[in-house]
Amino acid sequence: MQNREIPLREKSVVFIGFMGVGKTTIGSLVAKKLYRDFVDVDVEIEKEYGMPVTEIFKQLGENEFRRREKELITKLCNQRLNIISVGGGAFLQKEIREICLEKCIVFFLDLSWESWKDRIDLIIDSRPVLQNRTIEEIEELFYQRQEIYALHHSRLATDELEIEEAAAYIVDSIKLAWDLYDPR
Ligand SMILES: Nc1ncnc2c1ncn2[C@@H]1O[C@H](COP(=O)(O)OP(=O)(O)OP(=O)(O)O)[C@@H](O)[C@H]1O
Ligand SMILES: O=C(O)C1=C[C@@H](O)[C@@H](O)[C@H](O)C1
Ligand SMILES: [Mg+2]
Repeated sequence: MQNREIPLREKSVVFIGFMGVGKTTIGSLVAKKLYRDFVDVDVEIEKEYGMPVTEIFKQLGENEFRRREKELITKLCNQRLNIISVGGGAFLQKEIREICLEKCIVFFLDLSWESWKDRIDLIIDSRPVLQNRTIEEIEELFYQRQEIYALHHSRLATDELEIEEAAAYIVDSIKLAWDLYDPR
């Protein structure tokens, strides 16, 4: 259904932020706490093509990945009640930014560069955009990307937070917004 005005309580929640900030980990926990479905756009695309994102980039090219990413996010944003983790580069596309901000609650997970650097070993192998780049180049990309993540409805600084604490904070903040702006 094309829903111009989705009630706040039914809006999907979209997590944005740089690779590795915790969109998948924290997002899936938020979904559990709210009894909603969790959709990880990278994982969905990987399932469809039957290969990891690194291979999709290699074999089909980044443009094909970005095309499918836009199509899928548009479809998900037109549904209700999903908790969605989008890829770190999704907000580079204007159409994706616009539809997410219009139809969903967009949460920016904000991790500092200093904390992010400590996580690099956990993620480097599975993120094609990070490969063959020096740490200085990754730092430059990290700061460049902050401009696109500045477009959000709500932000959480996660440097000092465990995964569980971050998810609990987000759930409380969503419920507060429901009670304030869509009281029942
Ligand atoms: N608050 C946190 N504290 C400590 N570790 C965390 C926290 N959030 C996430 N992590 C860890 O950081 C790694 C990256 O997290 P995750 O895969 O959720 O990031 P992502 O934002 O989904 O990345 P991508 O955009 O590349 O998919 C995981 O190993 C996860 O366990
Ligand atoms: O930041 C990016 O450009 C990307 C992040 C990942 O989540 C994947 O969506 C893909 O590797 C591209
Ligand atoms: Mg992820």
